[in-house]
Amino acid sequence: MTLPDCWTRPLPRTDEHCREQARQRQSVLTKPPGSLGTLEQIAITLSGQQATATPAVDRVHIAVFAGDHGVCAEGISAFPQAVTAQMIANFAHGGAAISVMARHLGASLEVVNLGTVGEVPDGLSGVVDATIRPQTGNLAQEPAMTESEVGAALTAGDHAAQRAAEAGAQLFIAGDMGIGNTTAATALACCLLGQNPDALSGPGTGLDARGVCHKAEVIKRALGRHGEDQSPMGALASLGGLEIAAIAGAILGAAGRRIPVLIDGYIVSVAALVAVRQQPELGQWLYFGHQSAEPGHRRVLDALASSPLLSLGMRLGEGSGAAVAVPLLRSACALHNGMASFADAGVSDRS
Ligand SMILES: O=C(O)c1ccc[n+]([C@@H]2O[C@H](COP(=O)([O-])O)[C@@H](O)[C@H]2O)c1
Ligand SMILES: Cc1cc2nc[nH]c2cc1C
Repeated sequence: MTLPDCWTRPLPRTDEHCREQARQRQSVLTKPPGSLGTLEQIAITLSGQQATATPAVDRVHIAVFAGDHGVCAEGISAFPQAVTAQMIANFAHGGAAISVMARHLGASLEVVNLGTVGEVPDGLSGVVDATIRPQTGNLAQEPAMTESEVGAALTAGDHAAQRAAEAGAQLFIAGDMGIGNTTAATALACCLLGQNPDALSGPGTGLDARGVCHKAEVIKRALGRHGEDQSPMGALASLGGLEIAAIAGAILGAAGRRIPVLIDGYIVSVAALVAVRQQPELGQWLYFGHQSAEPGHRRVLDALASSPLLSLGMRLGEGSGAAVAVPLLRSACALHNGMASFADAGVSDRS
């Protein structure tokens, strides 16, 4: 099995000197210390991550990872599997929410197709074909993937991070598209956090209460089959998804190339949880864009000791909840780089 370096190689450290300089600059800007709240922390953290006195997130790279899920055979989604492939075409044609947000932000957007049941037309602009298999195994009955398939998906994610680095990205966003992937994400989260599926299962694209109960029962079967193995690789192979594994590889690959990552909603956060379990230092490179309406997200965010920037009741995926938070990071940079100091502006500091 071939695993990308990002899975095992220690991550770089952030630059403590630049971080300290940024902290000192924040303390002399014309405002009561701390009055810009989280925006101050963002500017300080970005300075350390980017090893610069002038942090910026002008160049944003968004990679949406798509894959289908065999567990759809259990009737766990409100939508048909065909939507995954159809949405890939919609991303490419510019009509999806993330397509609009990418244009709005001036961000580059690519779609990485790890494998869909529906056919994706050849030659769609911005779509990378990284097909591993048409869909995962039905995780209620069999492992979702082999470890070598997980390795291939991690590598596809790492390659997306490499393209982001080559494009000079200052911020990386991973998005997900995969009908049925809230079931896989919940199975993974329950496995890694030792939680009961009744506590974490939610409506996904729109199940009713009965549908959510059925989904929790399907996840219980999967966890019973899987057993006690809480290793990131074991959990990903048994309970994960092609796109979830690729996202874990992409996040690790971005951090490994010193690119901070803005995490999206429930599915991307679960991929981040897997990646953090593999490389605990990864947490230093992550921001969390929003808290999804999917009920399990809060528990996953708590396990990652993270505070989301926004809570808008969104539950779309695609990277959309990260994209809407980009203007906050840009505001943090503009304030940090552009404000006058007390000395420069002739404003009296506190006595
Ligand atoms: O990101 C989220 O928080 C989120 C929450 C619920 C659903 N989704 C999206 O909806 C799809 C999965 O929903 P489901 O019900 O088919 O498991 C998948 O394409 C996700 O991107 C995404
Ligand atoms: C239409 C549609 C768009 C999506 N985008 C991400 N997940 C999705 C699920 C559906 C059903």
